[in-house]
Amino acid sequence: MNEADQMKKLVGEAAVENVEDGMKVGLGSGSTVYWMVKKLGERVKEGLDVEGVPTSNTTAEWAREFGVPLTDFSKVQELDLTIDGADEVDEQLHLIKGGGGALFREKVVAAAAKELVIIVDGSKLVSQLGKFALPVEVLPFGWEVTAKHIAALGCSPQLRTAGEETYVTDNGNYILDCPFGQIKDPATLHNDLKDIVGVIETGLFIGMADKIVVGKQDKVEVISKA
Ligand SMILES: O=C[C@H](O)[C@H](O)[C@H](O)COP(=O)(O)O
Repeated sequence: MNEADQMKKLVGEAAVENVEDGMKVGLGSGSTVYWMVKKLGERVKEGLDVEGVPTSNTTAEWAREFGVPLTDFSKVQELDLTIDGADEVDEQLHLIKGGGGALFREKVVAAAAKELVIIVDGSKLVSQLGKFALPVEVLPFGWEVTAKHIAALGCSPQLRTAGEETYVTDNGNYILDCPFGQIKDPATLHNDLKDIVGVIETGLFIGMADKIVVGKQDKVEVISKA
């Protein structure tokens, strides 16, 4: 396992310490979350009573593989905790997410949770968001028009592809990766994007994270919301 994967494993496993018996837990998406779901499965085998709501079809598959019981919003509308990854985290704990295309379900699940814990390696901590192109989920119908309106906000949106094909989210939508450069005012940009017809959701998670579990070399640090 390379150093980056070791870091992901370290923080993924550390975050499971936040899970208590009887909790309903939002299960994020991405390669760091993989380790969290695997560890959670081990705790379930040891007797932990927990149910998860997955944020992607891939995470649901991992949960089934590792034996984490799943539930859904038809049965539970409030979660005790969500644990998820991120692509960037700034000093106010605002996030860019959606590198793996799961941002819409991730935001719904995060919004349903009393606490949002984010697991990242130290390279994802930034002073200002925006080096990572902002993922924006859009409706396929008229995406070209939506992209033109997004471009007017100051970037050149790129339609995400998967090999030769257009990438399609679990919701049947497209992702536009939007390189805005340094985002000085994430809340305003998020609102401006949401005002555009055809935009489903943005990868900006403003004021949602409560705790960041960060991997730095061989140790884990926790940053809590001020
Ligand atoms: O859509 C994907 C999610 O927002 C991920 O949590 C994010 O991209 C981080 O993924 P990873 O842990 O693989 O870097």
